[in-house]
Amino acid sequence: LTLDGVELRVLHIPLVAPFTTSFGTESVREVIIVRALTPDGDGWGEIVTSAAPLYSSEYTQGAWDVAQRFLIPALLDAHTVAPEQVAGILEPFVGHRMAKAGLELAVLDAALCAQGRPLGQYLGATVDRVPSGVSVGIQRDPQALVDTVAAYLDEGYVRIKIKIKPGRDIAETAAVRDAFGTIPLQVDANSAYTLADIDTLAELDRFDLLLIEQPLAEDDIVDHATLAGRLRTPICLDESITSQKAAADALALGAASIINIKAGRVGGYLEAVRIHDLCRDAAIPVWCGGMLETGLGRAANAALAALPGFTLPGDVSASNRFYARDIVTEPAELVDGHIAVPTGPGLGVEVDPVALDDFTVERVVVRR
Ligand SMILES: CSCC[C@@H](NC(=O)CCC(=O)O)C(=O)O
Ligand SMILES: [Mg+2]
Repeated sequence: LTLDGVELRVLHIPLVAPFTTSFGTESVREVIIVRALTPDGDGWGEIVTSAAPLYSSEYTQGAWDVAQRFLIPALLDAHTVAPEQVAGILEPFVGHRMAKAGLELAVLDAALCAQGRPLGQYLGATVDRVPSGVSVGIQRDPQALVDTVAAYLDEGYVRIKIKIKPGRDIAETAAVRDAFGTIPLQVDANSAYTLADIDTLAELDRFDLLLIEQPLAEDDIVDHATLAGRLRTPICLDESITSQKAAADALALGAASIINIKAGRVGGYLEAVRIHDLCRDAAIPVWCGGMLETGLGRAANAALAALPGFTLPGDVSASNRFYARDIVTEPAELVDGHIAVPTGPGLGVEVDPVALDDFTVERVVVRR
């Protein structure tokens, strides 16, 4: 399609409650919304960085800069660009995968809307709704965690994931198991441990968890393989899996037996499908992770999670898990423990221009 320009907006959206992980607490989501301006209509995307580089090296102002000075000019120089060409055009620029993913999604949305084609159908979705899990932040104490989990279970979430970190792991997991019995339960450490913590991590084996997500550092592939040899609980990688190649290497080394797929982390939804295909051929279960997306990214994640290899419930929760107000007119809603895959063309959701403006703190349009 012909790209006339790209609009970027930085949004500050308050969270319904602070979200605490092993690397910090977020109360306001700072996210970039991308709008591809084309003669056939606009396309929308989302750059899922946070304000600070604590989950990965990317952060919002860095994405804002690299998109404006390098990535968007490269796409505008190409003049006509197909969604499948975006990653190749941006390949010379190293890293900045979340920035690239947001731009690719906006081009993909514009192209699919012009064709009247739903994103799910384009990616290979085989179901029209996906089971919804929820990610629970670190709470004040185990009892507060139990109360929070109880509320999510009452809403109908089919799988619980709790954040852990050293000192906030065994008691928390035990409290949830004692309170709710054999519910589908997993933990996410966001790289808070090292091999020196192997005895603590081995203690988690008694809780019959679905998986332990990213216990060690992003580049600790060999140490994750060592840990996998000592634990009964499957290891799932998140931060470490930055591409299809990284997934292949991690599987070859035995560093993981389950993979959390996030389109932003791997550079886009097309690379995410390539990881899905690799894992499906290797009989490795995958599930769709989350980056606190607005209704735009959430709609795209629901479409991705509908592919056949996504055999574990993901973190595609309802919009109201994080936000009292969304920037789309149909926020994702939990119905019988599932999130519907949008059926309209492209992302299948409409941006609410008033909400978008209310949350916008910075805006720029880059034209050819
Ligand atoms: C902004 S960093 C959050 C990363 C974290 N994401 C979640 O816990 C799920 C958040 C969500 O439901 O969108 C993860 O490591 O999996
Ligand atoms: Mg994670």
